[in-house]
Amino acid sequence: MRVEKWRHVFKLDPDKTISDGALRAICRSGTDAIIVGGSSGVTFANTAELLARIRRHDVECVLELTSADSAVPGFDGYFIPMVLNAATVEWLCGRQLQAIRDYGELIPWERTAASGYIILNPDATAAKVSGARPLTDAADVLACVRLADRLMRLPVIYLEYSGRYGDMDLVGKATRTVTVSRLFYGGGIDDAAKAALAARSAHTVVVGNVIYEDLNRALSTVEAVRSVGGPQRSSDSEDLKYANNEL
Ligand SMILES: CC(C)=CCC/C(C)=C/CC/C(C)=C/CC/C(C)=C/CC/C(C)=C/CC/C(C)=C/CC/C(C)=C/COP(=O)(O)OP(=O)(O)O
Ligand SMILES: O=P(O)(O)OC[C@@H](O)CO
Ligand SMILES: [Mg+2]
Repeated sequence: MRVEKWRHVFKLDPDKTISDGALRAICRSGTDAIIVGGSSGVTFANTAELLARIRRHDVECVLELTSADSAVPGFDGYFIPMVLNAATVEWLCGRQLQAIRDYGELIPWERTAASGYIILNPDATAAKVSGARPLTDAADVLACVRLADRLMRLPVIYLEYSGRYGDMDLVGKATRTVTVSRLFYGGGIDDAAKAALAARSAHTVVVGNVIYEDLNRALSTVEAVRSVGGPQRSSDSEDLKYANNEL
């Protein structure tokens, strides 16, 4: 997995239908990678079928696991989500622990990474499933980001607004806060302008639902992300403002 190089990623849902033509266009769009995952209706069978179809094209492909039952071998990498603002330990590490016990030796650790989810849209399926605690102010979110980056040193922190376009000011602050983690943003990107703005705020931009709603607009997000430089770098002043409780 070369997540440190990813700027644009498409997320494909095994529980949704996509034609061969649309899949080809997505895979050959110039995106950096495909993440396969969804929060409901994901099975071993529909995941394996989607992987086989994606493998007709030359694109990096990673599985985001939401249950051990759909752990299909053959992906380039695996993400194990941990919901940092989950209501209970079950979705932070409980289910993952059980799966690690069950899978033991089978897990290809060199290709497996934790992604620390911070779920910020209470209406998203993932928020409902994990009972995500609402984080209403920026200081709360940034504290969560610091925990994941400085203490847990997670490779990926995922600000998840699935289904809704998020607060780019907050996403930018989160990105400038991290020191070791890569900051992923996903949610509500359905045109080039939103994609470009998100790419200015986050290291990696994830585009999902619009693939199934308007393929051309989905494809337009690739070039939009390419056309903007990376997000602003870390600044001491951001840390100082945080320390002074001004964010
Ligand atoms: C060789 C071989 C078998 C390889 C695989 C081995 C392997 C890597 C095994 C791993 C086993 C393991 C440790 C599994 C753990 C799986 C697990 C239980 C993870 C917990 C997942 C979790 C915390 C889920 C909570 C919800 C969540 C954060 C989901 C993330 C995905 C998401 C938000 C998708 C978007 O869904 P969508 O359907 O688009 O949502 P909307 O309806 O809002 O659009
Ligand atoms: O489906 P959308 O709203 O684009 O969100 C993408 C991704 O963050 C979902 O997990
Ligand atoms: Mg979705």
